[in-house]
Amino acid sequence: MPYLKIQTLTAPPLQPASLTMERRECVTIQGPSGSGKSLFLRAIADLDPNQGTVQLDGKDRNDFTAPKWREQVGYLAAEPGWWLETARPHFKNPVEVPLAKLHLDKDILDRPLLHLSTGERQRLALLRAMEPEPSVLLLDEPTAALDPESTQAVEHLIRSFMERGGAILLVSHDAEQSARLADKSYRMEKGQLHTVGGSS
Ligand SMILES: Nc1ncnc2c1ncn2[C@@H]1O[C@H](COP(=O)(O)OP(=O)(O)OP(=O)(O)O)[C@@H](O)[C@H]1O
Repeated sequence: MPYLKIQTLTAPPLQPASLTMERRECVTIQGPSGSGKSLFLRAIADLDPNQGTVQLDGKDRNDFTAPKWREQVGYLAAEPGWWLETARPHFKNPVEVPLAKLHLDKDILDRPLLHLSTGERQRLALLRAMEPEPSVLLLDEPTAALDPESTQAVEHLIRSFMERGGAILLVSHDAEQSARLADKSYRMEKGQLHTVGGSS
C-alpha cells in the first residue's frame, strides 16, 4: 500500500491528478510558472476547495480533523506567512528548533521578522513546517532564495527527514536539485500533471 495516495485530485483550474508516494521517498514536480504546481500542493494540504481522494497510510483524509491533517501533512508555501512580529511565538517548542542545522543564528527567533532576509525567513518557515514531525512534507520552492551552502543544508535536513520515514513532495525550478533528490519526477503543464522518465 502506498504511503500517500492521491487519486483524481482536482481544484480549478487543475486537471484531475493522481500520484503515489512511499515512505522515505522524494517526489519532485517541475514546470513553468503559473502551471499549477502550488495549487496542487495546496489541494493536497486541503487549503483550497478540491475534489478527489487523498489517503495517508491507508487512511482517508476525510477521517482526519483539519488540524490533524495539517499536522501530518506539513505545507511550506513559496511565500510563507507570518502573523507575529518575531518567529519565536510561531514555534511550539522554540528551544528545540535546530537553527544551527540551517546556519541560522541563535538569536534569530527574537529578531523582527521584517528585518530578516528572505532566505532567513524561508529557512525558519521550513523549520516551522517540520516542527510537528509531519509524515509528509509539501515543499514549494524551499531553496528559491538560498545560496549554495544554505541550499545544501536544507537538502541535508530534507534527507534526514526521509531517513526518519517521511515522504517529501517538492516543487522546484532547479533541475539539478530535482536530479539530486528525486526518486520520481513529475512535470506540471497547464494544470495537467505528467510523469517524467517512466515514473508511475
Ligand atoms: N484560487 C485560484 N483560483 C483560480 N486560479 C488560480 C487560483 N490561484 C491561482 N490561480 C491561477 O492558477 C495558475 C497556477 O498558479 P500556481 O500558483 O499553482 O502556479 P505555479 O505553477 O506554482 O507557479 P510558480 O512557479 O510561478 O510559483 C496561475 O495562473 C494562477 O493565477
